[in-house]
Formats: sequence, C-alpha cells, structure tokens
Amino acid sequence: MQTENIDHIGIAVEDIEKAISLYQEKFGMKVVHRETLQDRGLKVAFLVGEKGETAIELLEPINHEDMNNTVAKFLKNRGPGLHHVALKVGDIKKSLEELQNQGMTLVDKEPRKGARGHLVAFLHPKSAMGTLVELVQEHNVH
Ligand SMILES: C[C@@H](C(=O)O)C(=O)SCCNC(=O)CCNC(=O)[C@H](O)C(C)(C)COP(=O)(O)OP(=O)(O)OC[C@H]1O[C@@H](n2cnc3c(N)ncnc32)[C@H](O)[C@@H]1OP(=O)(O)O
Repeated sequence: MQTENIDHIGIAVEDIEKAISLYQEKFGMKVVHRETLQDRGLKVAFLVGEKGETAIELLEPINHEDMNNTVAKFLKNRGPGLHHVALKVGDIKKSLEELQNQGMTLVDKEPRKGARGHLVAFLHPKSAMGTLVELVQEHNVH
C-alpha cells in the first residue's frame, strides 16, 4: 500500500484536560478538534503545531475501570504513553485488502467511522513489530 503521510500519533492519557494543558502550554500546540466517541468509550483531542499536518491525538477512556475498553486496558497494563501511529491512505479498503494478502493480521477487516468522521481501521501490533497501526482515509475523499 502507499502511505500519504503520518496522519496522527495516538497517546493514551489518564487525564485529557491535564494532557491538553501540557501540549498547549509547554509544547505550544493548539487543539483543532475535540470529540467524545460514545461507541468507543473515549474522549479524544487532536492538537497540531504551527504548521499543521501531523496531529497528536490524546485519548482518555470515559470509564477507566472498563477492561473491554482498549485504552483503559492499555493504561492499566502499560501505563500512559504512545498508543498508536495513524497512517493516511487514499483508499483504505484497497490498502486493507493488500495488507491482508501480504499476511498481515487486521484488527478491522472493514473500515469503520472513527474520530472526525474519517474512515479508520487498525492492524494488529503483532503484525507491525509491536506498534498498533491505524489506517485513516479522509471521509470526503471517495
Ligand atoms: C478514536 C478512534 C480513532 O482514531 O478514530 C479510535 O478508535 S482510537 C484507539 C482505540 N481503539 C483501538 O485501540 C482499537 C484497536 N485495538 C485493539 O483492537 C486492541 O487494543 C488490540 C490491539 C487487538 C489488543 O487487544 P487485546 O485485548 O488482545 O489486548 P491485550 O492487552 O491482551 O494485548 C495483547 C498484546 O498486544 C499488545 N498491545 C495491546 N495494545 C497495544 C498497543 N496499543 N500498542 C502496542 N501493543 C499493544 C499487548 O501488550 C499484548 O502483547 P503481549 O502479548 O506481548 O503481552
């Protein structure tokens, strides 16, 4: 598949308000989008630097005790920090098909609606040398 750019880097946090303050006040980034994804049980915030492009996505579970929530489970097992890397692609369905044909383990066989209304799909970290990789296709491209 062809990656267009790094769309965002996902970081799991215990307290999204404190994390936003850190990235704004210490790193000079600004919030460009905030959303509560009820179906995923997550609060998310996207921040960018002066020149835009690649974003940081901060993720906090709505319920920290819900071990069916992948981010709550991650925080409990590994603590806060780098959670996933999201690669932007032009055609997510085609990319998933190609990766599956190449023997990669997909978490999502079909793209689904993620944050910002974009189409997203995850690849299993075991298939990408220990990093959870997300594919993102802008919702208005196709
Ligand atoms: C906002 C929205 C969007 O971006 O639009 C989103 O959905 S954002 C993000 C929230 N959504 C997701 O994370 C969806 C994709 N993630 C998943 O489906 C899950 O987290 C899996 C990746 C399948 C792992 O689930 P599972 O229940 O198997 O977890 P587990 O704790 O038993 O972990 C199994 C093995 O994977 C590793 N593992 C778990 N999460 C990991 C992560 N984020 N990065 C790297 N490795 C990870 C564990 O350390 C463990 O390794 P060892 O076996 O070596 O101990």
